[in-house]
Amino acid sequence: MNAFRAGIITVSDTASADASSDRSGPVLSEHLLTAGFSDVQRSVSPDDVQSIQTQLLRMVDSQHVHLIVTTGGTGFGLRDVTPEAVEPLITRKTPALTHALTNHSLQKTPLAALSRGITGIRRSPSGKEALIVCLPGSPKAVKECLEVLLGNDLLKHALELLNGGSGEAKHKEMQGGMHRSTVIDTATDTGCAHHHHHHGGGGIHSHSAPKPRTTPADHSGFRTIDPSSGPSLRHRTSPYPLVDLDEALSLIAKHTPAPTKVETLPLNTSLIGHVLAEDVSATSDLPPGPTTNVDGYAVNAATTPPGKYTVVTLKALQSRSLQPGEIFRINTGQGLPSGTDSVVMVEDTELISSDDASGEEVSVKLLAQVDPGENVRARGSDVRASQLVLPRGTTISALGGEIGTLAFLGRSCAKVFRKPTIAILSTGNELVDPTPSSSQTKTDWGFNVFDSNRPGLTAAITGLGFNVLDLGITTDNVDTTLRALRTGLSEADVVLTTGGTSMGESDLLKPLIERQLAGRIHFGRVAMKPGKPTTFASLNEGEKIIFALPGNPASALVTFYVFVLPCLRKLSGVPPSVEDGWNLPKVNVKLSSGMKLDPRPEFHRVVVKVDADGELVAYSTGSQRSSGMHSMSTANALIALPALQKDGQRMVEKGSRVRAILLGAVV
Ligand SMILES: Nc1nc2c(c(=O)[nH]1)N[C@H]1C(S)=C(S)[C@@H](COP(=O)(O)OP(=O)(O)OC[C@H]3O[C@@H](n4cnc5c(N)ncnc54)[C@H](O)[C@@H]3O)O[C@H]1N2
Ligand code: MOO
Ligand SMILES: [Mg+2]
Repeated sequence: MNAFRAGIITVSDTASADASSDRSGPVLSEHLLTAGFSDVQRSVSPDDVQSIQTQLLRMVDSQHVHLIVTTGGTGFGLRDVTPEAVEPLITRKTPALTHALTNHSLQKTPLAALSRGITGIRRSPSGKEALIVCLPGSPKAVKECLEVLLGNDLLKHALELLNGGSGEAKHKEMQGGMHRSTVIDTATDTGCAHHHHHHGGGGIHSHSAPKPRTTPADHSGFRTIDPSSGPSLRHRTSPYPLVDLDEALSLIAKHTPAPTKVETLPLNTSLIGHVLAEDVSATSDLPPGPTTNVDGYAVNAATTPPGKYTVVTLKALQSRSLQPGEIFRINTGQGLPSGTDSVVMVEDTELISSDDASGEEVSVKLLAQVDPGENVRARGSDVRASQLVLPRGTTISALGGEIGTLAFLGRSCAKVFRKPTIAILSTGNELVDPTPSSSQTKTDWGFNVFDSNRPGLTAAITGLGFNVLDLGITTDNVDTTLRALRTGLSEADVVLTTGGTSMGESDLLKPLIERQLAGRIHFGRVAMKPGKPTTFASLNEGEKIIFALPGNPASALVTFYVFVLPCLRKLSGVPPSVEDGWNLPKVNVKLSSGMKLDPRPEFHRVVVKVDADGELVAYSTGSQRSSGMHSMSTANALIALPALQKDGQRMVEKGSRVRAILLGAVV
């Protein structure tokens, strides 16, 4: 068993207040170490769903332990929530294992029927599998259950199978012996009897599917209703508070992590869109010596008044300095030869004579007097050695300035933050893919709708330089949606879904994120139009991020720019601006037509153009219904209109000057 690592979570309000009162944790730890686990770590959690889940996910998804044993919180007491915390995190059920333990307990005491322990397998987003066993809280019960698990190498065999072993050896060993019922062998195992402890429960019992919960305030701690419960049990008012835009944006900023992964990329267009993860400084002075700024004649200003001079060649100056009476022909950017300190422009000279054979100048008349240093770039006057030129946090744009500067400094590569990958999933029974490669037609929804969100979002994200993982379309079905979400979570940094966020029967996203993926929903509704049901959640303290965007096409694309893009900017390493953090910049524009106010603060889609006076003018894209994607066609900005107030102004007049959020370039 020394290839495996285990984690123990003692679930108890008492032990979490005073760790020395935890008696089961040490028993478990001692037994698992004796059984040969290479590492056994322990933690204590209060009887609280969120806390149990956080600790379990840390051990399984981040630290990749192979076995989790919890002890406590499995009884009928009101505070006993371990099964409710663990069940949503289980990706494959193990009813027989639960059964084996239950069966054994029941032989000790019929009271074991009152315990609610479960077991299961969790596959982490990165594909690692862990076995989870929830045991009762008393040390005696724990010991007895461990004998069942360890006594027949059951645990060892299970962990080997979960970690890629074939299990052949074990099956051979057990051939013919199966009837002996190794697991439920009462002769050798004392089993999990019912034991009283402060949770009032013990033993293991095969009831692994908790009943649908019908109120948002039930002790599960979830706000959402189990999606398998019937329509009549669904919420009739959303359990999510309507947060305002600024609060939503600050929650995104708060729960989006700064990047940690850095990569080195060669000096080419692959750098575009990346953010520098290093300070780039000059390694030497540029120019490396005094250099002429103009085409003309290098001279020693003090000894060269206007008059006739002999033009010397470069060859002559290789072995000696320029002498009085001599000048040297030089071109812009060339280094000054020794003995010279300034340059007379060619326009201020006349040719006197030249060599007939070679065409070279022999003698030239200077018409102007120059000062020392005139027309010369001093050494290091463009950049000095060790001068910081491109600070960490600089975005390498497609405008050329940054890549050009890297090359100017002689850099062949640069250290940048790894860009996030964004998985995109469209959800909806009604959706069909409009591309010719897909010939699906569906009839079970009344009529079909072309999936416009995925192509629109893919274009926006790709255009911004991020990587897209296309998860396709899924129907409004728990299993297929979950499978797609898990794929996205294991392969991408951010998962974007559209549809299924509101109050409909098939609106699954919020409950799946909360209940099946143990995500934390930071907000589930925003006071805005379009985009009211926009949902932002994170998993594992921000290791993964999910945005469940509304299905209406204009809502999906508007909320992408308003909410997702600031998150992607922070994830990519963009430093926050003083005015707007990671949010998009705002500019002042003049309205070309009046705009009606809505009871919700509205983002009116506009095209911002420059008028003849150089002023920015905003033109509405027309109908602003959320169901029409075309209100985003040609739009490069959003006007944030305030909500209509009772007895307040009904519209913003034509010619008003308002703020616009810029989505793209003004052309
Ligand atoms: N009772 C209530 N109903 C609705 C509310 C509400 O507060 N109470 N909010 C409305 C608002 S606002 C919006 S926005 C939508 C959000 O809907 P969902 O996110 O649940 O999305 P669906 O119900 O799945 O679809 C809505 C609409 O969008 C079309 N759609 C979905 N996906 C796509 C796609 N990929 N491409 C094109 N069109 C798509 C779908 O066919 C529906 O017509 O809820 C309101 N309801
Ligand atoms: O908020 Mo919804 O996006 O208006 O249609
Ligand atoms: Mg809906």
